[in-house]
Amino acid sequence: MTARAAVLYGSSRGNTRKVVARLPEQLHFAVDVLDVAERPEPAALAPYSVLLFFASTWGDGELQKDMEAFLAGRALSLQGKRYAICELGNYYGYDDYEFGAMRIIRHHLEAAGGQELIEPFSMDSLPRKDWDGLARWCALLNAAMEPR
Ligand SMILES: Cc1cc2nc3c(=O)[nH]c(=O)nc-3n(C[C@H](O)[C@H](O)[C@H](O)COP(=O)(O)O)c2cc1C
Repeated sequence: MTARAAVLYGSSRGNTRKVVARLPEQLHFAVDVLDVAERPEPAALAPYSVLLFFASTWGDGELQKDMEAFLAGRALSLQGKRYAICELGNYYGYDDYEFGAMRIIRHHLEAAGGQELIEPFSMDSLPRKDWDGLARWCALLNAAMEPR
């Protein structure tokens, strides 16, 4: 049986939303999609054993504001759940190939007792989106979700 999965995303100008919209054509398993700007209750996560987080980096290495409010504003318990993180940002103008959002999300998810399913993906999204990189990461997700 395949684990039930949810996508939680935070997007300020719609880029992350566009990435999430492409997931059904990339993933071999079904996902329910939740925009954290709609402030889902922690109980909404109960049916899912796998959570996929997508959010952008703002400020200077800061987490997108709706995702920040979602993760910081409530006590999440992710015991027995696995997660994977895709952060959006831009390589150009920044020294690092990690943008910042991922580390903040990971900090919260680790503290909540979740287990990472696969390595995170830092998706270059400005000025162009790294769709090839997204496809490679989704292939890793598909493999990790294969029933054993
Ligand atoms: C004002 C501003 C600040 C940004 N700060 C960062 C940053 O610190 N690090 C980074 O990697 N990307 C940064 N970005 C790039 C955004 O993460 C990128 O444009 C992303 O696709 C936005 O996604 P969203 O529309 O879903 O929020 C910034 C973009 C803007 C417009």
